[in-house]
Amino acid sequence: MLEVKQVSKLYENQRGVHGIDFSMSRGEIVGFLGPNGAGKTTTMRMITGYLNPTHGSILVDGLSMADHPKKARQKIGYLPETPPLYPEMSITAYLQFIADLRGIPVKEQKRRIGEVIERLGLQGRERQIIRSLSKGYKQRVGLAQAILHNPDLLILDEPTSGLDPKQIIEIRQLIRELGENHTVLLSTHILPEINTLCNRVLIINQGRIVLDGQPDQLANSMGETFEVSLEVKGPREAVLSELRSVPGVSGVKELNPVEVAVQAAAASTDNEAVEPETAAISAAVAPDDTDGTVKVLVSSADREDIREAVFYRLAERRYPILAMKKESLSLEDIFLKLTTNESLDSSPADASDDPEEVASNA
Ligand SMILES: Nc1ncnc2c1ncn2[C@@H]1O[C@H](COP(=O)(O)OP(=O)(O)OP(=O)(O)O)[C@@H](O)[C@H]1O
Repeated sequence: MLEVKQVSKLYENQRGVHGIDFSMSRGEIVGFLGPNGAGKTTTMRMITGYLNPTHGSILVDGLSMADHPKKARQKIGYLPETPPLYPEMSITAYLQFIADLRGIPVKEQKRRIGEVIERLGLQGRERQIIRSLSKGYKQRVGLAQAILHNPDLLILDEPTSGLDPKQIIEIRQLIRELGENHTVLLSTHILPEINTLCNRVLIINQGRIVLDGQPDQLANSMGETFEVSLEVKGPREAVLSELRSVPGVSGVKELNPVEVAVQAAAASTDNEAVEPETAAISAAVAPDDTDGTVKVLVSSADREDIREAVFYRLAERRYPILAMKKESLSLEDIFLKLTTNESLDSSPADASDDPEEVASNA
């Protein structure tokens, strides 16, 4: 559906993006993640034909954006960071205007506008002036203009930015529904959004793609240790000592109540477990004076799956395991790991004065 081939954009200040290379298949919902100034908007503007690459090529459903910009753009719906709305127009008048710009045949316009109004939950507000809409509803109108010409590919630049929690949930649900019939590339700063919406994530840092994969597989490939949290019934010192002597265990760390709460919160948000690969553990334990249980984090530096060895050892000593959970890197961990070691540019450019910028994409 989309091929981005070795695309670079160099602004006069030498910033921009360098050698971006990825493709997207029909039906994928891909999250595009990166710190401020990493190059998300620049990449999206090139894909949508608003900005010409300095090098490289972009193909939309096999059509070159450079050679067939009009046809290629017909296949794309774009929701920029700030939706391109006319505040004095009513929703219907605005969508009518967009339909004319996009060349939707007049006899189809009414039906198509009716469809997107229903799809985006805008019924009953057709005549409302856009200025008077809440931010969430303005975003719905922005999405409506993006899908009006029934494009195959949707490019959404921070679609939930600035919305309140209820609006965020609503817009995410709409994106999920749109993802059933469209290929979607969406940029976001909100990491849980990737877990809830996307089947693939691209991370960009300093103008380069530094990671491309499925969210739940990333932790497997990037974890440096294999970790298991445990709740064990038994005398604290004896339990700790047994765990430390299990082959492959490189660490045993007692978890204090705060750490236990943090682990529980993390577990309730996203992660699936990390598949083990090797053995060396570090473990941590937390004493529990009240009920005779110990909570610990046991780790293997070689990434060996030590769960069976731990289970049999504690069973042999008759210390019951009340809970055992394989811990994995969260997307937050991975993101920070990939993006915080280098100096980040947090100064996005001022108003664009780029000579290659395409004036209108209507
Ligand atoms: N028109 C421009 N002229 C000069 N430099 C620019 C221009 N637009 C962007 N840049 C620079 O290119 C780099 C990438 O910017 P871009 O806006 O694409 O990042 P981003 O990932 O979308 O950031 P944010 O998350 O803050 O929106 C930054 O260093 C930015 O300062």
